[in-house]
Amino acid sequence: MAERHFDAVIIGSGQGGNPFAKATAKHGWQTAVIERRYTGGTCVNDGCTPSKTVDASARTAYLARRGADFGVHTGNITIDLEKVYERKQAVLLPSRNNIAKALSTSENSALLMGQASFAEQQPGDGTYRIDVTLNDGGSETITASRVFLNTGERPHIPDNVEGLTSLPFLDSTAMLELKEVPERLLVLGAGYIALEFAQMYLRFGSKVTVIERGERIAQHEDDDIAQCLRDILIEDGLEILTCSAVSRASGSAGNITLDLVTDDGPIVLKGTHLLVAIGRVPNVEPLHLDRVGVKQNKSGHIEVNDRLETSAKNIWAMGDVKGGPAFTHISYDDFRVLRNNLLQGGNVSIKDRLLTYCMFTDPELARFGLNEADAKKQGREVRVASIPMKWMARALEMDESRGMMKALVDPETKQILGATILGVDGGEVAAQLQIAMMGGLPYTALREGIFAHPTKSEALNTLFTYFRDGKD
Ligand SMILES: Cc1cc2nc3c(=O)[nH]c(=O)nc-3n(C[C@H](O)[C@H](O)[C@H](O)COP(=O)(O)OP(=O)(O)OC[C@H]3O[C@@H](n4cnc5c(N)ncnc54)[C@H](O)[C@@H]3O)c2cc1C
Ligand SMILES: NC(=O)c1ccc[n+]([C@@H]2O[C@H](COP(=O)([O-])OP(=O)(O)OC[C@H]3O[C@@H](n4cnc5c(N)ncnc54)[C@H](O)[C@@H]3O)[C@@H](O)[C@H]2O)c1
Repeated sequence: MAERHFDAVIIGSGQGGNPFAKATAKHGWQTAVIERRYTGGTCVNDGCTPSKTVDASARTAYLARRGADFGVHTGNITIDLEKVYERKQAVLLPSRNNIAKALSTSENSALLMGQASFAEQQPGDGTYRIDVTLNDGGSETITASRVFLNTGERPHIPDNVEGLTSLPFLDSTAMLELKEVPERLLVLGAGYIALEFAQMYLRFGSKVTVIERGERIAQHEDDDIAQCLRDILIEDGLEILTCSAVSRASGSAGNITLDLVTDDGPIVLKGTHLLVAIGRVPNVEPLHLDRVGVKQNKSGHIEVNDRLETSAKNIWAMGDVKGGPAFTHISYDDFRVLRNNLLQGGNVSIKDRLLTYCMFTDPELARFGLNEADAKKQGREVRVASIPMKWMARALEMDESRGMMKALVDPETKQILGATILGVDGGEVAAQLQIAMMGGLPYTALREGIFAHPTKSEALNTLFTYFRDGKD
């Protein structure tokens, strides 16, 4: 059979690739998406959607347990993880299926379910040959004028922890498939994945210990924010061990032992389950990037320039596989950059784009732009406004007043430079500040603005009344 030729081939049905495929097909390019597992990639199937759906169950359990504090009495709280799982599947499956339907039935669009590799023999005329090992058997070789790599990342499993790989440990994907609440969960790492899952399972009733080799949890955040989050999690019952490295893992399913080296000497920890959440590595190996001259950096991520071009002509990379901040909205923004440059005659880049994210602990930890640690590193003079969440009327009324708000402004221009909100609906409050920053509003406009009482936004009046330097 003659090799099918496409104007654009997107490898990986990720957060940038799917909308980009839709755009290229609409533009009239014959487009193929190759996906080896599930359409929608990590976010839809193993990441944001399922984890935040399961988290909604965990928060419901938390609020139900706190009912009596509000004068609402419920019975004994029990967790049906099978039902939690069903609910999660019911939320994610429509997304997965709708993406598959759109990719396979739209004009100029094809979906190939299988694993892609660059073929050993390349045409050498500026186009590329790609072998696809199809999931339902057989293979197909196609050619492409342009290739977009959107293959994402997978959990990093360390090879320097003796005994780990012979244990039945869990990663973030396996955590989302659990049908029974672990009695005693050990969590390796204290970043986004570790902390989100640790709190979720604490709320489902597990006893949970987080083991972090660094000096503190949430390492990307300012010290005061990380400390405040630590206090909240400890208050909830989480055990946190920092400066702790696992030297050996042993045992069997339901009976896991970790030998730790800590600043206070060796510790032995026992658990029924172990979650390994210590970062993620790029999905690149099956692609055979060497066959087409696509360069990788030291961590294995694909090297791109500010326009997402790789070292090979007519091959671009988008999303987590290119390294840097690994978030759905970043991959989606990569789509915007490629659409703008390749389909709309634009010339935009990923340089200096505003970084924003939200860690979905409860309370949420949301941040955009500069924090104090960044400002210090840059030697930049800033003013810092900060208040505890206890000063937000709405948070008090809801009895969800743990956390703090913090914003950095330029002393001369009064422009907002960044903010971190650790508090109830922190992601939404941070987004309001971010919009003010995007619109170039000085902080005084928020301090003097009239917001409905008692909304969470109203606390922005208060926030910009309390600068650390004591000045107005
Ligand atoms: C538990 C968890 C929670 C998360 N929560 C959030 C959150 O709340 N907010 C947020 O912004 N981000 C979150 N993230 C991160 C977010 O999921 C990723 O940043 C995002 O999905 C990256 O998308 P991507 O476009 O790079 O590719 P991905 O979504 O990772 O998709 C890549 C796809 O490529 C496929 N693939 C790989 N190699 C091949 C090949 N050779 N051939 C064919 N197909 C291939 C894979 O099967 C996969 O489907 C979370 C991640 C995890 C793990
Ligand atoms: N809400 C969100 O936006 C969200 C949620 C989940 C995941 N994500 C994305 O997924 C990425 C991966 O998340 P993650 O939590 O796996 O990684 P991470 O990089 O956020 O955190 C990893 C942590 O593990 C620690 N660590 C590394 N090796 C260790 C070891 N051997 N022993 C103990 N601790 C060790 C690191 O010091 C770090 O604190 C994130 O960077 C983020 O981009 C985002």
